[in-house]
Amino acid sequence: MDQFDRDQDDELQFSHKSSKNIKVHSTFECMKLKPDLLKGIYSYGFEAPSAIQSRAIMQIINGRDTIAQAQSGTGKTATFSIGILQVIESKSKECQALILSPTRELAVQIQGVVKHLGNYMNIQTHACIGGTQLGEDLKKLKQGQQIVSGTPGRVLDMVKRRNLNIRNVKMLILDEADELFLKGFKDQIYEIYKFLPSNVQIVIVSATMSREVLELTNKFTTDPVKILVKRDDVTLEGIKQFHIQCEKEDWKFDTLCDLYDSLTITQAVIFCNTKVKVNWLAEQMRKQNFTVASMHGDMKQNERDSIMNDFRSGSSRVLISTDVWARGIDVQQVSLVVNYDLPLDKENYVHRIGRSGRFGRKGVAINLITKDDVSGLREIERYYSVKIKEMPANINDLM
Ligand SMILES: Nc1ncnc2c1ncn2[C@@H]1O[C@H](COP(=O)(O)OP(=O)(O)OP(=O)(O)O)[C@@H](O)[C@H]1O
Repeated sequence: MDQFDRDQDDELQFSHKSSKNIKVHSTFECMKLKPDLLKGIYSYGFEAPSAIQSRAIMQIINGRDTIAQAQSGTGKTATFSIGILQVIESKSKECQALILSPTRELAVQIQGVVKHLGNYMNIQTHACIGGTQLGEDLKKLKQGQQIVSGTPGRVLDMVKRRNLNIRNVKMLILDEADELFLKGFKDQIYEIYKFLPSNVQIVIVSATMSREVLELTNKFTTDPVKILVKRDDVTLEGIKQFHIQCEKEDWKFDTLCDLYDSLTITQAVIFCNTKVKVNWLAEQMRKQNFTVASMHGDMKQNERDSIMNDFRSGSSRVLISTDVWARGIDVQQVSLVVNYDLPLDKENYVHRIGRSGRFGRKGVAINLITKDDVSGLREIERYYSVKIKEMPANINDLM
């Protein structure tokens, strides 16, 4: 038995078992939500709950610690947002729900979703993220924010400075929880947790949930309801996955240039593994007169914001980025993802390709590989039980 088999075996035995008899609520009406919340949901354009929403929202509302795994783009954000908005007491100005996520852009996006869904509820929400003026945060927090969505560093800072009181928080949401636990945020999360009331409800969310993460969550959840996805089902049918074999690394660039027309049919995200490579690739593309935007974590926040705004509005169509863009970011028009570099971990493969094919839309993922990447690609295929075939000629028809 090799490491892979052992992992799979462990996972089958230990972690990937959903709780039994989870009731499915197939309409928002039958969840008996507050009328103003229901109004917010419908005016946001939702008609019926997705699979995860129909299972997890009521568990969250009923106060259960919840581990909610569902494929990318299937509506996890609204799942916890609706849960929060239903239990929040709008009369109290105290912070009652805290949502943590790994990137600033994601924290802002989540705050936007909460705000829209709670549009008719007189709820104050705030995005508490690094890279912004402290003064702005302080002013907003002083006004009383019932729901705070933030990145762990800034939230902890605000809590320690006593500008954010989380003593009355009823619910802690950890979005992209595996990333939060495994990528350097663990200590900050534990520290924040210490400031929370002991009976705080915990909601753990991600499209990927390894055994390691589930074990870690054991430490601070109580008898959680688990809604999990088997590894074979983690990738979406609607996202077609391909590879292009390049003779050597240098040739990837020409291959990408050849793909440019396909990239601009709708919108596309190209992933590189380092900031240096993002800068390099963007520069090379521009030298060849291709229009591309680029973004990574070393850029100033106002620059990141303006790049995000341009991409969200559709005024830029091709974005080159690092894994800062891999998780959670929802731009429905993205139908193509290119891995210029294969990701360094298998989880982020799923998250990256999941930037396309949002909520049932079609998507295409193309992996540019050299012979050095073949074994990595095979491992991804094996891990998720998918076939990543050579890219066909009719790629534009698939988007
Ligand atoms: N019930 C619904 N009806 C219609 N659209 C919905 C519904 N729920 C969510 N959506 C839309 O689906 C898209 C994806 O939702 P969301 O960003 O919450 O996905 P996610 O599951 O968090 O994905 P990821 O794993 O990538 O973070 C969003 O544009 C959202 O507005």
